[in-house]
Amino acid sequence: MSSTEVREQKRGDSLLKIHSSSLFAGRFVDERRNSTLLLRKYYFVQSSGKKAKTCPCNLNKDCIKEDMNCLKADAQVNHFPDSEGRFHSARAVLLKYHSSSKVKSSQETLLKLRGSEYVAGSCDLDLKTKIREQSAKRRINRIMKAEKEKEEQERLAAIEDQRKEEEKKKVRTLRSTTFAVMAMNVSAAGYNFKSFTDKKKWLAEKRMWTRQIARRKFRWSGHVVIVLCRVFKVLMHYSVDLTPETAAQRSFRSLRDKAEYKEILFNKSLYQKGKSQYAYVPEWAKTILEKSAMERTENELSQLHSMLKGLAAYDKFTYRIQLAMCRAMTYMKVEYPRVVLRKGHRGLSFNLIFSGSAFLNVEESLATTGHVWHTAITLQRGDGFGELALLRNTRRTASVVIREDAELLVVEKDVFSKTCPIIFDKELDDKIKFCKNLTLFDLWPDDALINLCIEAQIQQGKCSVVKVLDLQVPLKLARSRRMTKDEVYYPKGLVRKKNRFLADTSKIWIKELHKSLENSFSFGGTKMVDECYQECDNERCRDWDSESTSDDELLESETTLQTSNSPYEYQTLVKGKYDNTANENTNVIDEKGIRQEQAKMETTPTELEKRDQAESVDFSELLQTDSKTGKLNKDVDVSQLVKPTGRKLMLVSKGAVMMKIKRDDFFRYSTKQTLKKTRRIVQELDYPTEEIICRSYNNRCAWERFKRRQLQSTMADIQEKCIRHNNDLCSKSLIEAKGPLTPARIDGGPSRHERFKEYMSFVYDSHKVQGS
Ligand SMILES: Nc1ncnc2c1ncn2[C@@H]1O[C@@H]2COP(=O)(O)O[C@H]2[C@H]1O
Repeated sequence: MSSTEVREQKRGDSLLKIHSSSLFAGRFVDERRNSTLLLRKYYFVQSSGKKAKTCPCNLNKDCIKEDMNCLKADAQVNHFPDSEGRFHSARAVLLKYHSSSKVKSSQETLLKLRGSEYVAGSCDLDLKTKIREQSAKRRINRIMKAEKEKEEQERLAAIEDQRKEEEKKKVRTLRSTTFAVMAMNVSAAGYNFKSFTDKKKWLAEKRMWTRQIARRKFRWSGHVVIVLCRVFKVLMHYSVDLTPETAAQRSFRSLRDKAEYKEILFNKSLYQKGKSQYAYVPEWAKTILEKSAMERTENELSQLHSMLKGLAAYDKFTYRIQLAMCRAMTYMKVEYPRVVLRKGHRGLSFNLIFSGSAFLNVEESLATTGHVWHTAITLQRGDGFGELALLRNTRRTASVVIREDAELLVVEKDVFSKTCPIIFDKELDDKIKFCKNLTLFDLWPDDALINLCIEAQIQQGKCSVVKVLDLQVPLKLARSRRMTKDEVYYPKGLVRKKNRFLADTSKIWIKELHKSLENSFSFGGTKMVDECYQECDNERCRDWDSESTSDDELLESETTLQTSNSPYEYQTLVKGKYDNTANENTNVIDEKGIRQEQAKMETTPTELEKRDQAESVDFSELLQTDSKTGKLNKDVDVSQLVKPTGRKLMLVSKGAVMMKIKRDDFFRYSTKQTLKKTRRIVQELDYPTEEIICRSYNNRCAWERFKRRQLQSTMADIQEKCIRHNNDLCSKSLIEAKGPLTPARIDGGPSRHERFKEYMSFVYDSHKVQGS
């Protein structure tokens, strides 16, 4: 030890001596306990104390002992088992403290110093070592902890593996047990696996049995399918046989083998601009329609919706209902001549025709012939049917037979009755509202009126295209339509120019009519469609052909024939089209005298059709028009209710929405009072007689013919003059062309040649302007 060190040590000892008495260890301990700040110092003191034991520096043992005694006197000293060491370390601190200029005698400052002064000096090195040791320990601890965790994980994994292994073992045992049981059974059944080959053989045999069983099952199911198909076929034929065939169906069947068939079925509306782009249900739609309702996505629903838009029966629903229908509807393809619905069956679904067509056959009870089936309308693409039974919860009211292979979209009863009644309720409300405006229904109680309106059908005649009873009529007078005797019509929208409809009932009548008209107007034979009158027509054709007078008339007759024979496109209705081949009994339906209308028959059917398309309105709109104009809401042919007159002529407007009420229904729901009133109304009715109708029709036709002839003869002169004039002009221009050039025209108006052309077109096309 160097002399300076010895000196230092001595000085330290003396300082210890001085201050040891002032180290009130008890108080120090208390403060240490109370203050967390001093905790670090406590550890320091403890560790340095320990270190001090190994410290080579020797303290004065007497002094230390003295200190120790002092401390021991204090009861708290027991808290410091290592207090001796603590005092050892204090020496260095005291030395530092006294060497500094600051003189702080308080115990607190001293302790602070003890904490902070171990930065340098020999004891600092100890501390660093200590800290290093500590961090090493911590590192070791951490490593040990991680190892422990790893061990734990490994242990858990081992346990898991063991569990799995046990489970596998169990399964293996189970399998082997099963196999053992099977083997036992096999041996019990007389088999004995003496060797492995035996077992293999047995297994092969077993496989063969299984294959045979599968084959037998397959054959059996095929057989069942074939039998079912046959049963369905028989059922189909049975149902077709049970459903009475109407005249329309018969005539259609006879046409099927002929060349006209394709022409009849050609639906030009499919190719019209603005119509749905799909003539048939596309494959993607079929895929969607095969899915269950909940599997269809929003996107798919909107795809279906855009495909169905434009179909009349679909368009009348609100968007929300349309989407509900898209979600629920299914696809069904039905072939000719299947019966889709039969009258009297329970209603299970509502159907919408996407492609193809169907006959709607209704049963009529006529006074003369009893129960007769006739085709009321031909349902076409866009028509819906089968709603009545669902809405009223009754049996089917009509039969629907497929006319040409059709694609139907079927909405089940549940969905339909949940979503759609609102629309039909609205229609019913409209009907009731309309009826209440008529004097005929003034006395009708509400419930009877509701029942009557439920039965009544709304039909829309968009254009009065009529095939007139083989009359040789001017083209503009159009074609005829037939209606059944027992129906009463209430036109709701006699809005446009009226036309007359002549329809036939009996041969006698035809002759009468012929007689009454022949004086002033000649008849030409036209082709009859209804086979019931085929014979009669042939006779008439022979007669009338001989009576045809001029080439003009023949030409006209041909034109009429072309028009009147254009297949099945006479009437566009709210639902379907009138089938003009079906009904045998026809009536006169009239709104007012024909005189008014005679002046208004100028427009050609084509123009009318165009106008109809442009002006077509729906039922509620018409009702509004009705109340404003007062032109509508006329009872038509009410006289047929009380006493069927069997009228043969009818007058129907160029466009009308009509409510068709069956005579039977009218009587079923009417009371004594209402019947009395109906009779009174009928007596007061000023309905033109058939004679008047025929005569005015006759006059009208004669007038038309006269006008046309007059016009033609006048125009023939003018035409001649014009041609001569034109020839002159041509020869002149030739001369001029040879002569000197004339200056160009400066007025900019039409040239002479243009004017001439214009004039000629006026002359030649003048026949298009009627009544001029
Ligand atoms: N006179 C008719 N005019 C138009 N459609 C009819 C007529 N009679 C019945 N229908 C329809 O044919 C369907 C037959 O079954 P529903 O009675 O369920 O519903 C019927 C109507 O949709």
